Order: sequence, then structure tokens, then C-alpha cells
Amino acid sequence: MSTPLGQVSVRDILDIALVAFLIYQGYLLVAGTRAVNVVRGILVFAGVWVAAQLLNLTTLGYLLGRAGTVGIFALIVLFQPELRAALERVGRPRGAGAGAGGAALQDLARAMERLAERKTGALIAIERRTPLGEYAATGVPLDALVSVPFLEALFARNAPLHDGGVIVQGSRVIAAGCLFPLQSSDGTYRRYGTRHRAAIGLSELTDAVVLVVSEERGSMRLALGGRLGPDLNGTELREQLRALVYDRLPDLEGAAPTAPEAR
Ligand SMILES: Nc1ncnc2c1ncn2[C@@H]1O[C@H](COP(=O)(O)OP(=O)(O)OP(=O)(O)O)[C@@H](O)[C@H]1O
Repeated sequence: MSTPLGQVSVRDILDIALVAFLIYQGYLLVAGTRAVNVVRGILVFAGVWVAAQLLNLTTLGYLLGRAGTVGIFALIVLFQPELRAALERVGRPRGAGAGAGGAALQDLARAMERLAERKTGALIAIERRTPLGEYAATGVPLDALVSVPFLEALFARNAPLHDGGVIVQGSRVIAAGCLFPLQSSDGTYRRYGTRHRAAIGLSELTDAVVLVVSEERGSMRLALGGRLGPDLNGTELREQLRALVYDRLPDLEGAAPTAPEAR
């Protein structure tokens, strides 16, 4: 094919498409993690280095080149947990999270229903594409199958780990007692308590699906993409979990819950 830039072959188009795909996948891996700011910093650094090369600023170019070499090793050490999580994610077969998904979905939904019936507050984040390792690190690491009695025991009022959020990866609970980032108090959610704002806050920074049971109202709600959905009954909760987590990893916008509702 002839273009203003010369001949472009199917191979070139495939090459560009693959690079674009890899960049997009890289973006999805770091989106919502603390690595985003580092990536921005690296881009600025690379921009200054390119400018130094173009303007023939030898000393600056030399110094930035050296700092870049050392920086790569420093970043590997600094972001070792995130890199490991990202590589695990790449190597995990698609839909592996949904593996024993049917059982996990039913147990999660049933546990939410039982907690809501008893007005026991609960906060559960379900990991999707964005690794939640940095939030899991704020709590107590666990590795247990999702089950109704286990989730009930975790959130029981006097249980040692009832404070904070639980993180679920596929069909496993990977941490409890975790601290989630609070939603920055804009007008819409100012009237909500910290449990709900932690759910919205985490869903704002990551693509996690975050479930909340209100201790005060005994309601079940779901936060996604920085928005808190309306009260859900058991059937609606199962449908949302199936669509958002256990059947596929959908496009966030298409799956965002409906507009926030009054408390
Ligand atoms: N940053 C946070 N990360 C995780 N959990 C949190 C965080 N902040 C508060 N929580 C949890 O929320 C509980 C307090 O909930 P609070 O009553 O303030 O919120 P709420 O949104 O009004 O919920 P509820 O309707 O259940 O009362 C804490 O005991 C703790 O378990």
C-alpha cells in the first residue's frame, strides 16, 4: 500500500497494531497503582533526555543516560511486588480468576445476604485487572477459599479482622483487615460514612468491584469506577457479580452501576 510516508505493508500494520496492543496492556497493568506516577516521571525524564540529545547538550545527555541505567535497576528493586503481580497476571490463563467461579460467586453473594440480614458491616473488594497487592499489603495476608462461614467469621463484630476490607482474587480471599483509600469528599458522597467512601475510593483508583454491607441499614451495594450503585437484592447481586467478575472482564463503562442513590 502506498502512503505519503512510502510503502506500508500488512506486516507494518500488524507490527504497529501489536505495539499499540502491548502499550495498552501495559497501561491496564499499571492503571490505578502507585506505578502510574512513576511511569509519568519516567516519560518526563525520557523527554528531557531526548531533548538533550537533539540539542546536543553533551553533559546533560551523558548524566541522564547514566542515571537512566542505574534507575532501571532501582525501579526493578522498588517495584518488585508490582512487577511480580503483573507477570503473574500475564501468565495466568484468561478467565482463570473465574475458575471455580460459580461456587465463589454463590458463596460471596450468600455471605453478603447473611451479613446484611444481621446488619453486620462488610467491605469486600474483588480484584479484576488492576492488581490489588498494594492494598492487600495494608492488611493481614490470607490464602483461603471464599466460603460463607469464612466470610461471616471474618466480619463478625468481635473478630480480630472485622475492621477494614477483605480482598478476593478469583475464588480466594487473599487479605483481610485492609485499608482502602477514602473517596475524596466531593459533594455527591459527603453524606456517606467511611466504609462506603472506602469502597468508592478503591473503585475510583482501580477497576475492582467493591461490595459493601451497611451495618446501619443492612443493605448491599456495589461500587465500581468511582460510583456507588443502588441497594441490591440477592438476585441482582449475583447478576452483577456474574457479569462483572465471574463470566468475563467487561468494559468498565458499559458495566458501571447506575447512578448513586439517596441513602
Ligand atoms: N479506609 C478504610 N478502609 C477499609 N475499611 C474502612 C476504612 N475506613 C473505615 N472502614 C471500615 O468502616 C467502618 C466504619 O464504618 P462507618 O460506620 O464509618 O461507615 P458507613 O459507610 O456509615 O457504614 P455503615 O452503613 O456500615 O455504618 C470501620 O469500622 C472499618 O471497618
